[in-house]
Amino acid sequence: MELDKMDENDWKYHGEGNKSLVVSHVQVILRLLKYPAEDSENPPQTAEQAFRQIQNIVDFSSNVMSSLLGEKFIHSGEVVKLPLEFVRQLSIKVQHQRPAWRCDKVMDIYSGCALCLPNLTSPALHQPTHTPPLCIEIKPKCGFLPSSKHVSKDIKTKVCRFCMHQHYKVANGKWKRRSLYCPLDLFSGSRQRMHFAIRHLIEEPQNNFKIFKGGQCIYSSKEGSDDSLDLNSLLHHLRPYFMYGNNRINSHMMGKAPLNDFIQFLVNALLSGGGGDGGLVMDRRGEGRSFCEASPINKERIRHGSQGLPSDSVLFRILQTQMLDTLDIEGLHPLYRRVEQHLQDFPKERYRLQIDGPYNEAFLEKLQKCPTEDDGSVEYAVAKVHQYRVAMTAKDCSVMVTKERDFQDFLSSRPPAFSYSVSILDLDPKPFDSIPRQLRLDQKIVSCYLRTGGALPKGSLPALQGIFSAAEREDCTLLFHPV
Ligand SMILES: O=P(O)(O)O[C@@H]1[C@@H](OP(=O)(O)O)[C@H](OP(=O)(O)O)[C@H](O)[C@H](OP(=O)(O)O)[C@H]1OP(=O)(O)O
Ligand SMILES: Nc1ncnc2c1ncn2[C@@H]1O[C@H](COP(=O)(O)OP(=O)(O)OP(=O)(O)O)[C@@H](O)[C@H]1O
Repeated sequence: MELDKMDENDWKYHGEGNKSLVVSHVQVILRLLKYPAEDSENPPQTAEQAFRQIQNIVDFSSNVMSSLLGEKFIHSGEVVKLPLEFVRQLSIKVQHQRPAWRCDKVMDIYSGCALCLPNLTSPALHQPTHTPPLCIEIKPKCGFLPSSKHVSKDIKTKVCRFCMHQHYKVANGKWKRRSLYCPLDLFSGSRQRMHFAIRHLIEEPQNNFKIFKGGQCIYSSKEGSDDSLDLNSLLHHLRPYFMYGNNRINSHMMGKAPLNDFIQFLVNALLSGGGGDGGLVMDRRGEGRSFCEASPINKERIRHGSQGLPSDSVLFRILQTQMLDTLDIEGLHPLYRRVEQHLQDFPKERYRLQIDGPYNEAFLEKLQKCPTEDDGSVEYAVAKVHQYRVAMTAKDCSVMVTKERDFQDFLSSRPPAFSYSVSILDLDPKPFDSIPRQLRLDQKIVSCYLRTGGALPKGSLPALQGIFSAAEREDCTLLFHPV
């Protein structure tokens, strides 16, 4: 990338989240910071601070998250300084493609800083394929129920945060329909439960599920819209990738066979070590308390008990990192207050305690060497806060599974074993100051759920409810390929 020859016409709008806007150019993406729209005249930070913020993201990803999640899944990227005129023109160019509900924030056009990363949705140059790669992005969210003694509401140990949060989001109009996806099913390691979880993501993707083909987003929720999702169009896109051999073509399920093969492909990728080779060591911790009472899956109908997640799988690594939140926000908040008080008394300690970085090996060591018991020290409190922030990042990251379709797919009656890669995105550090907001949100979510008794307004069921028949809902194991 020649920075002095940047032309906005070479770049296209790719997507955005709450904090950043992404533009793509074949093999690379630029991830630019966003600011609240009211700050658009006066940027909230200087160019040096913006550079530092993005360098912190790179350091956090490469020195901290990479060690916890596994290097093979991570692309940390590098900070680049772009010509300001290019950034201004780019901002004008992409504006009309941005979803209205994200326009409460504007793209940073003042610092010229951005994070440059490989475009995970684009074909690798050295691997020319017959069809463009298919990429599936899943934001799995928190995959366990808290067991901390600090949890004050029993419901938090029975219904997972995502399922409770759905009620709050529908009640507040963030989404019109509820998703039946439950992260505890996805993280269960049970193929049957994972299969159901992915079906529910397809039915109501929200911001948890997207499909890209050749770099273009072909399936996602249109936020705030009533448009129903087009299953036929999805099947049309999937067919070239998921029609193995002839033996399935006459089956009664033929119409939806690509969809079931697609789901099974995803289950395999999520259970594998990242390149097709399933790990053998299983994690059995947490079994028994890994069911969410709000999940639509009937416990009694689960045919095969979970063997747990293979220890080298992407989901295992994410779950282990999420579980660094051992105290729950209710147990963590008093420790946050201890640190906050200490910083008020000794402001210069902020740097030694690495509250805002640097995110280096010493930071990682602080959180890994945290004593098991609270000795009343500020060091203990800081280590727990660091652990919690790392867990927050793991609860908010996304997994990208990329499938390259090769010729072998057509000839074989089974899915090929080595034709995909798995990456983890969005590994930004969560600010120290976000902890009080976490506590307030937790309280709002729980009280909303208790107030409504877990009931939702009429008409708030998923957009594609009904893409799977009653029989399919009861039994997805019929469709499994042998593994
Ligand atoms: O708090 P949550 O669980 O709602 O997560 C927020 C996400 O909402 P979600 O529920 O996934 O729709 C939220 O996603 P959306 O903006 O809703 O797409 C952000 O990822 C937010 O992170 P940050 O503040 O931008 O660093 C996330 O905030 P953090 O809690 O990670 O700070
Ligand atoms: N390396 C990448 N390759 C391809 N697409 C990417 C890449 N990084 C991000 N994206 C796309 O851009 C979108 C927005 O990026 P990202 O999730 O990092 O934004 P964010 O603002 O940090 O999100 P959040 O709302 O979780 O804070 C992603 O959902 C994904 O579709």
